[in-house]
Amino acid sequence: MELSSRQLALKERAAAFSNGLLRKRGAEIDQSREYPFDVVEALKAERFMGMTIPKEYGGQGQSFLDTVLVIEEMARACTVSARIVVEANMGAISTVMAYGTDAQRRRAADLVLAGDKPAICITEPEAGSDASGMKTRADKRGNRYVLNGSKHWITGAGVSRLHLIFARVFDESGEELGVGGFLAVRGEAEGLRIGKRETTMGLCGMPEGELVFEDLEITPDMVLLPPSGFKRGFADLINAYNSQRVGAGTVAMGIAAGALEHAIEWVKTREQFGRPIGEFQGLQWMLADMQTQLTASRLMLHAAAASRGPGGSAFPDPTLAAQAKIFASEAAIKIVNDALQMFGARGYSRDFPLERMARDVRMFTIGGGTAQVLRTLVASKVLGWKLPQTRH
Ligand SMILES: CC(C)(COP(=O)(O)OP(=O)(O)OC[C@H]1O[C@@H](n2cnc3c(N)ncnc32)[C@H](O)[C@@H]1OP(=O)(O)O)[C@@H](O)C(=O)NCCC(=O)NCCSC(=O)CCS(=O)O
Ligand SMILES: Cc1cc2nc3c(=O)[nH]c(=O)nc-3n(C[C@H](O)[C@H](O)[C@H](O)COP(=O)(O)OP(=O)(O)OC[C@H]3O[C@@H](n4cnc5c(N)ncnc54)[C@H](O)[C@@H]3O)c2cc1C
Repeated sequence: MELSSRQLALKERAAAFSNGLLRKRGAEIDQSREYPFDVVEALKAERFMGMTIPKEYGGQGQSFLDTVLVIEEMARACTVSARIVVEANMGAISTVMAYGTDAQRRRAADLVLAGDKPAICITEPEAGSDASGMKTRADKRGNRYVLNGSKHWITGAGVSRLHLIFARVFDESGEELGVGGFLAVRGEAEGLRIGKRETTMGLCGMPEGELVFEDLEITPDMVLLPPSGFKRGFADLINAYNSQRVGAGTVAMGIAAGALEHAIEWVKTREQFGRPIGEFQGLQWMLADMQTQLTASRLMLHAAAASRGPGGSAFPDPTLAAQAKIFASEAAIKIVNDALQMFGARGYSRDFPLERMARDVRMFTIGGGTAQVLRTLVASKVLGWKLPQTRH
């Protein structure tokens, strides 16, 4: 896909940001396991937070493809920063911009433009891949909803302010109405408790944690009503989530691009048997495969980012998003692993970036819909069949 001169300039600006601040901060953030508020300030100053927010709410009205160009550059050097850019432009914020009221959009835009990375709260201990089996409930009481339940593995738990919470909705008689989105701002919402933080293998500066809802009261202005109503609310909300699937796939692809760059530089300088190791065909063919997989991943992600789902959806096509995420996440794991191999023992050392990249990249066939579950979505489209995964 050919990029415009504006897009090329955007990519170049993101690359300069990444080569400057992030080259140094990537390893530091990994070691400290602290959320990088300093990087957020810099992202804000460069206007990479809230790029997709429409201009009338203070954003730039940029596209998901524009965001993808920025995410790749960030991920080459610092995965946590790239994930901040994903969530400050896709996922929850894009859902509010598409489905929210004017007041909700304004509120969410103000938070993100001030530096917040919103949290999207879907997964529960008993409802991971089977997200529609969620148990968190929102009970109508007068004109309010009262939320009870819990979520886990929520990216940004304890640092995000805006939360988009998926919950099963019940009316006052106890009848189930479907699934809705509920907005809560940490610090303002009584009944929103941050639970245990996970000790993760990678992406260490980004907290992943538990959220507990204890009679969390949601006022009518914070109910995000899906366009088809609660009955088909889950489908509408997960449709909006396709943007973040493309974002997550791009983080994986960006890590792979960074790892390949390191590998290319290394094989030209490291000598064995009196020659640069890049002169050995065994490594040349590995490099060729790595570049081929990277190029294919990038093309698929760009096509998915620029696509629109059925019915004039504001979000990427579900099948293209799934295919791109499956391919890019699996290819990235292999590319990073092969790059690490080219560094020999040094690849295994904390003094070099490859081991961090290998830990970070592993997440992307899991979070955002596992590679297996996304294959079922693609197979369903290929066959033209519904493929319910429950026994009955
Ligand atoms: C969708 C699933 C939870 C499977 O659930 P079900 O089998 O119960 O439901 P389906 O019949 O497949 O779907 C219900 C309804 O929704 C429509 N749908 C499903 N997926 C999409 C989609 N991607 N885009 C648009 N519409 C979609 C589907 O067509 C049905 O509509 P109709 O009733 O036919 O009209 C499961 O497949 C799934 O997606 N599980 C993964 C859950 C997930 O992705 N969680 C992510 C949590 S957030 C996160 O991990 C952040 C990480 S990050 O990188 O930042
Ligand atoms: C770093 C990270 C960040 C995350 N951030 C968020 C977040 O911000 N918000 C959020 O809501 N969630 C988040 N998640 C959770 C993520 O979405 C879930 O981990 C994911 O959906 C899988 O759920 P699970 O972990 O419960 O695995 P399970 O669903 O228990 O799956 C276990 C295994 O079984 C396989 N499996 C399950 N069902 C099927 C099937 N029908 N067919 C074939 N295979 C199947 C899976 O592919 C997997 O290999 C995050 C996860 C990670 C790792």
